[in-house]
Amino acid sequence: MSNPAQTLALIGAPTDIGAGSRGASMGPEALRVAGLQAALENHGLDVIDRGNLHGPANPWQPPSGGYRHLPEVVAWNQAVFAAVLSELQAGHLPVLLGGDHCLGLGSIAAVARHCHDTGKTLRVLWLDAHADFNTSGLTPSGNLHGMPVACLFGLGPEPLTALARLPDGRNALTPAQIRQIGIRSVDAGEKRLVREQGLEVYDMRFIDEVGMRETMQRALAGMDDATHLHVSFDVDFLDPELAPGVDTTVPGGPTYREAQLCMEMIADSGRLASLDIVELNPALDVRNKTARLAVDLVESLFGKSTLMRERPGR
Ligand SMILES: NC(=[NH2+])NCCC[C@H](N)C(=O)O
Ligand SMILES: [Mn+2]
Ligand SMILES: [Mn+2]
Repeated sequence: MSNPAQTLALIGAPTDIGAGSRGASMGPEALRVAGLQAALENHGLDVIDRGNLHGPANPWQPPSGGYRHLPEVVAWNQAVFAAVLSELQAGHLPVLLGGDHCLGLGSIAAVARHCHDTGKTLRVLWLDAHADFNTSGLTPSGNLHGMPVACLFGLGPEPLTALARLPDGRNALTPAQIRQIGIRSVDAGEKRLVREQGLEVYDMRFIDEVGMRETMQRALAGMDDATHLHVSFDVDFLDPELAPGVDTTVPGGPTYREAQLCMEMIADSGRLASLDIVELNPALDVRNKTARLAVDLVESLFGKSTLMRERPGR
């Protein structure tokens, strides 16, 4: 088992403030209804459910100044930042239950701050159909769930980049610290920025060619005892045939087996130390099946396997 003595803290962030359709605000409850806590406890993990954070309602306004709902996105991310940081400081493994992916900013900013304070090296795996690397000048929608990675690199509106700035003035993340996996929808301007910044992207073409096993070996390479591994799991990473309950579906995602292997290899690394589960939208789901699949995959992420296995490197 990876992390045998680990206590997980579930943090609900019931908002769809950065998304292009309403409903991700119901994500935390759908994950609870799908049995997330009990499933993890079955693997011998201690799980505390902290309940839900509070933040502004969704005013459902068009973008202004290039961003939709910027003040509300800032408020939600501040709440996420504080909650995630306090769990890390208590020695817990925070699991953010989104909510849309704009919250990845506050969550990863908190993780980066904690790594800075404790001398850890941060590695982020961004499991997503999208790069979420837009800026106000590039975004086709103004939706801030398409921008958190750019904000973590210091490219974005000041109140969000400020949240992601470390005490020493550096940005929360540099391109060398993140690996994006499952990518298959990147906007035209966003593509240029991904290239310019040298992001390490394992897109679906790459996964088709080398397979999920080799992809994950590369994405997880170079970690050591000092590595804090954060996984930001956008549920739209999965093929929409399996996981229809998301706002921005893109066909051609990982199959069930590929997704399982991805999660199992992360578990085998033994380095997972924080997690986001985001973009689940129960209003678009079918009988909560996407939530149940997410729970199933998260179990694998925390070490569920069919048989007792030798863990490589353990
Ligand atoms: N976290 C997500 N689901 N992001 C989808 C982003 C879609 C599109 N690239 C946009 O910026 O509007
Ligand atoms: Mn996405
Ligand atoms: Mn995303």
